[in-house]
Amino acid sequence: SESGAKKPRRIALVTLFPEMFDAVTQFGVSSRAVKQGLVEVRCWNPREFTSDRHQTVDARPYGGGPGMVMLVQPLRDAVQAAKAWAGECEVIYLSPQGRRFDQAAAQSFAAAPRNLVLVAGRYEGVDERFIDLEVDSEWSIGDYVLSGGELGAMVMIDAIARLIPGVLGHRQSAEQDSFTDGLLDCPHFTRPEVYTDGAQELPVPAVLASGDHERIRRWRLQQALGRTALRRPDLLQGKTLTEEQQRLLTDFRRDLEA
Ligand SMILES: Cc1cccc(C(=O)NCC2(NC(=O)c3cccc4nocc34)CCCC2)c1
Repeated sequence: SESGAKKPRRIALVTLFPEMFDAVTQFGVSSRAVKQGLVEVRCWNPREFTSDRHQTVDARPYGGGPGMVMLVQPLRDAVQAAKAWAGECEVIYLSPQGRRFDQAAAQSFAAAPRNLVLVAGRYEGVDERFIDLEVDSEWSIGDYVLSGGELGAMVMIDAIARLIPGVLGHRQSAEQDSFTDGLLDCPHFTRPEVYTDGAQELPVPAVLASGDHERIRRWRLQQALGRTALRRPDLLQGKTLTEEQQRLLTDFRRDLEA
């Protein structure tokens, strides 16, 4: 287009609770992406694709057992409507059986040109035939029991929207890049330089007030590495550390022993 602006990424949601998505369209970085026209978010409610008086979207499970299962037809018709809007898209069902969503997945979704149709389940889940007919991939945000897939869809929207070019300011995204290469974050401090509650005085680490940017960069990297090694050693598996990172981590561990 004349402004050189990229076409907005379209994210469609199929959900019984569209109002929940105000959380990502009205607040935070993802809402800025929407306001800037870089991302468009739209909801389709399966209940609007029912044809019975009671707008039935669920029914009892074959084989017995507790709870209800979402019917194929309203879900499928809602997905078809969402796909008509989303165009070239990937249909994703958020579910505990899905592949674990992580930063690498967020980066690949943000980089891919395809739009997304995110389907959130409720009740005990959806009729498996809907998944076979309409779903390209299943994704999970973690191993715990939730009441619906909507929070999973919002996690994906937030994580992906931040990575879409133009959404974050250059400084923030540069900051983000330095650490999302698989490390935990370093500690953060702000004023006052010495916090006191009357009983104790808690200063900010001197290095951060030193103004020595190279020393600060090294300290923050060492903290990120050390905290990752202590709290999430799994993130360091299979990660090749640079010479500098290895030295910083060794020093961190030695200081810990001291
Ligand atoms: C470990 C386990 C085993 C069995 C059921 C459940 C469970 O929570 N079932 C309920 C539903 N859970 C999710 O949708 C859901 C849950 C977790 C992460 C997710 N990431 O995306 C969507 C997610 C499925 C249909 C309605 C909600 C969880």
